Amino acid sequence: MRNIPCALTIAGTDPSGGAGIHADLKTFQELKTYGMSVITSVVAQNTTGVQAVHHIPVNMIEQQLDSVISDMPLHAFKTGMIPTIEIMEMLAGKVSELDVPYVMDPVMVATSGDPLIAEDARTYLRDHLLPMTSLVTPNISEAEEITGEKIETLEDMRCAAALIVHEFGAGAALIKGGHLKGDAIDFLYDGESIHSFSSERIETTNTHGTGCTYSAAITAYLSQGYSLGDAVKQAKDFVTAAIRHSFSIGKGNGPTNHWAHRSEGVEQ
Ligand SMILES: Nc1ncnc2c1ncn2[C@@H]1O[C@H](COP(=O)(O)OP(=O)(O)O)[C@@H](O)[C@H]1O
Ligand SMILES: Cc1ncc(COP(=O)(O)O)c(N)n1
Repeated sequence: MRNIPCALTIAGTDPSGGAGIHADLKTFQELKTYGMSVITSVVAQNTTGVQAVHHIPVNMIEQQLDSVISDMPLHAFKTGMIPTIEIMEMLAGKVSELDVPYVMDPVMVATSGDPLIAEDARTYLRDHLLPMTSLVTPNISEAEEITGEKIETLEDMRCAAALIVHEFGAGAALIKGGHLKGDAIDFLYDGESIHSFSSERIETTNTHGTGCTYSAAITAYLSQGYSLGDAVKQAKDFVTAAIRHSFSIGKGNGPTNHWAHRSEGVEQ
């Protein structure tokens, strides 16, 4: 393991602390990874939904990114909410210069159903940023949006993962099964084979920020030098513990518990 693994998140905010930049930095910290952040959008949101968004001007996002990469070591990074095509265009230019693992959480809609990125930006994300990723981590509806195919079964998930790599050019694809019925099964396709990561379904509505937390944990483990398969395996344990011991706070979908892994013995 490196002395100080350094990871960056490029994402939007959540003042209620459960998703976005906040979930990412909490996760990096829990996994003993030095966390850095570039904010794309200030989002007024909480467990019940999104109340307002204010996107940061593209040149200010670029300057934040330059401040990080001109000075700090970087071993892996992730993107979450990238709200507009203009911001995606700028990031596409910058990301191509970063020679470290890139994990994309293709955030489109919040758990509450509120849209987080512009409608036309979905296609741009798929066509221009997706091919630069080491890994993309769509949930079922995001995978449907990317592939244009309906996903209803585990076999559909496996097919979507392969399609996202071979047809759309992602380095690898992890399709998350949190929104299907039965066990919570995710499929990773790394360009060669399919791997599954499974946990029992936990009966809870506290799922605000699960996708952010999962992709941040994968990014943290990649920054520590773990292989993709090992990073996903450990991140799955981390997010499962975070959901199992999630907090029933707020009036809507409560947040996950980022320190739950401490008592569940997840490797760090
Ligand atoms: N109720 C649940 N019980 C156990 N694991 C879950 C549950 N809901 C989601 N997960 C897991 O949490 C992770 C995030 O998945 P998902 O909720 O599908 O993503 P997103 O937050 O992007 O919608 C995945 O590993 C998924 O399998
Ligand atoms: C700024 C921001 N980014 C992402 C999400 C999605 O959260 P989830 O992990 O619940 O899908 C969110 N609600 N807010």
